[in-house]
Amino acid sequence: MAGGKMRKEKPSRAGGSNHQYQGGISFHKSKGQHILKNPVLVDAIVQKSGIKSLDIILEIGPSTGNLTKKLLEAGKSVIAVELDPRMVLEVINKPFFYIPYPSLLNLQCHFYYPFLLTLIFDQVSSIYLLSLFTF
Ligand SMILES: C[S@@+](CC[C@H](N)C(=O)[O-])C[C@H]1O[C@@H](n2cnc3c(N)ncnc32)[C@H](O)[C@@H]1O
Repeated sequence: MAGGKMRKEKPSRAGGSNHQYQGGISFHKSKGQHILKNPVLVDAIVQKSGIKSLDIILEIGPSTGNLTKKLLEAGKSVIAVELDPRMVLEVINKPFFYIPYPSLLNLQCHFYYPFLLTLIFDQVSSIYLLSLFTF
């Protein structure tokens, strides 16, 4: 192109425009996947949420568990519901996490009335919110 600017293509390291590659895992934007990496931000979220030590927390979409760890420190327990099996493995392989159920993916949360903290898009969390409040 004479005299014009060349448009640079961004290299895709994970095989598609819908992927980011961070810390060994490819993230799917279509599933709202991005992680909280700033510990100051994570602390601020937990602090502002007003969680008490006896609260049971429902976390929808823990991803790699950065927030989950802090939620466990602040509350009594965390019920984490995650769509992506790769992320489930990330969380359950962390030493802070104890699983009292055979499968997080099949977990029914109807019997809990937890403090709700949802940090993902409305279209994702609304499925769970509806199932909780129509029970
Ligand atoms: C923005 S990330 C969560 C970030 C995480 N809280 C952190 O501390 O880094 C959103 C997560 O929600 C999950 N997700 C998306 N749709 C979901 C659904 N329908 N049910 C459960 N989890 C879902 C994604 O796989 C992703 O791991």
